[in-house]
Amino acid sequence: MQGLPVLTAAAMRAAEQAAFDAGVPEYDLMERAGAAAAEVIWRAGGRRETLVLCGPGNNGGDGFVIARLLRGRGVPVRVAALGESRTESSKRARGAWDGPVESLADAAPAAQLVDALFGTGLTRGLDEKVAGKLDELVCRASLSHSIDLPSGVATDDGALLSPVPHFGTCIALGALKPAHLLHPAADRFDRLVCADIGIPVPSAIHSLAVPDLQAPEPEAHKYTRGLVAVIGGGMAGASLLAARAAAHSGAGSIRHFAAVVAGSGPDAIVHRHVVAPADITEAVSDKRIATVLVGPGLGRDEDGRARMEAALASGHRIVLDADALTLLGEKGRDAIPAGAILTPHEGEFVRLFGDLPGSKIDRALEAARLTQAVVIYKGPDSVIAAPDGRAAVTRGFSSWLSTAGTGDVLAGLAAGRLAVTGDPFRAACEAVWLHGEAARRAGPAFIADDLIGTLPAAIASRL
Ligand SMILES: NC(=O)C1=CN([C@@H]2O[C@H](COP(=O)(O)OP(=O)(O)OC[C@H]3O[C@@H](n4cnc5c(N)ncnc54)[C@H](O)[C@@H]3O)[C@@H](O)[C@H]2O)[C@H](O)CC1
Ligand SMILES: [K+]
Repeated sequence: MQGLPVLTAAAMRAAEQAAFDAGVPEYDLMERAGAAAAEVIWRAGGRRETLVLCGPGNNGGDGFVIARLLRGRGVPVRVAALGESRTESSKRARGAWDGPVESLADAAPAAQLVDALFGTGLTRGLDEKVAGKLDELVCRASLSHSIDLPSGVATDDGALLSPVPHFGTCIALGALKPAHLLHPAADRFDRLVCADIGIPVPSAIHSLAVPDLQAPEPEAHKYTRGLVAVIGGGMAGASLLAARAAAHSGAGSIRHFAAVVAGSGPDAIVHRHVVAPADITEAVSDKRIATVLVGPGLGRDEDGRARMEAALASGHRIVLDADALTLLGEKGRDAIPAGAILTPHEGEFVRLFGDLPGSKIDRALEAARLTQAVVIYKGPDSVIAAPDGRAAVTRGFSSWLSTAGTGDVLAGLAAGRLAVTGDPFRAACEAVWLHGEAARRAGPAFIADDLIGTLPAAIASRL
């Protein structure tokens, strides 16, 4: 199952051009976009007194169409424009609006505010006065909607080119853009809606889909469902947390090899007190192991390095997290086996890959290409990138995930789903979604251990 297509500004223009080349009149797309957005606004705001702000480009053209259609439904609508309309379509849409057009600078607040100032054509930050006026009008409105993108965000990487108000709704037109999912832009609205404008929008990048999970087959047993070996080090709490997450991921059996075993953890996890790295080699030599996880609680000393190398040498599918990524940053990426899953946060990513150009999506895809591994590039937004150019992007589930140990839980989930599916990209996507859904179900102020408790319900919701 795939999420919604994510297109850059250029890719969106190419998709629109392909529609024009196929005979769709340019102005048709603007009417379709305006109608789709007007429907969303109407359902949210009914007949609230509405002010539509129209910019000089086609985003503004959408705004004129929206204003005309809302007025046609009996909504008291005012329009304020930022200068003249510069494109053929927006001039035509302005002409079809036969009401007054106020100047933006003098526009009085309204209960419902529609921002159709700028969309994918924004090339620089808004003029300070314009940004200030937009902020004032959004703050004074009880409902606010941004058309295609909040005015002021950079379409392709989610940067803020000028201060951007916080909107209630963002209505993406035709397809999602990176700025809908990448922070800080993705944090400038609560609800995200994607309005279909009836044109093909091909893309290798999608929003993270809600996964379809399967219960085990009747004849399944603990090895067919996947045996996960979690290799810890001196800080066993982290690897135990990862092991517990793997145990609740749908995998069939978990072994936890650590030099220090903190507490005992659930009896379902087989703990082996393994101190010497050479013993790790023997422990992971079991051919029934489906995936190995190394990193949480590993330690960055010689002992940790030796344990990681034993894991890498095992030949099993592998998830590399936390300290393992730091050690690989020192040791060199070429030790990363193809088909691995890497789970770097920002700092680990830069240590492993340096300062790559482009958006977070571009960087994750380049890292996947360089390593031939699947990369979960974590953060308030997460990008899951595959070596073949596919990527799944999520704007994030809960800011409460910024607490110790949640990375260990995600790593355990990735190892577990890899053991179940055998498919690194699918496993990474399922793990990120389950991690976020478990957090959503845990409510505010949870600790990482609480996520273990809400995982079964998160899985049940997708069976
Ligand atoms: N292409 C189509 O048929 C459809 C497009 N859709 C909508 O159109 C916008 C993209 O429109 P575009 O004209 O390319 O750009 P914008 O309307 O976003 O505005 C760019 C416009 O403004 C000037 N400009 C850029 N930055 C600034 C600034 N900081 N201050 C002032 N002026 C600025 C720039 O020179 C252009 O003139 C897309 O988002 C959709 O909303 C329809 O949805 C579908 C049909
Ligand atoms: K806008």
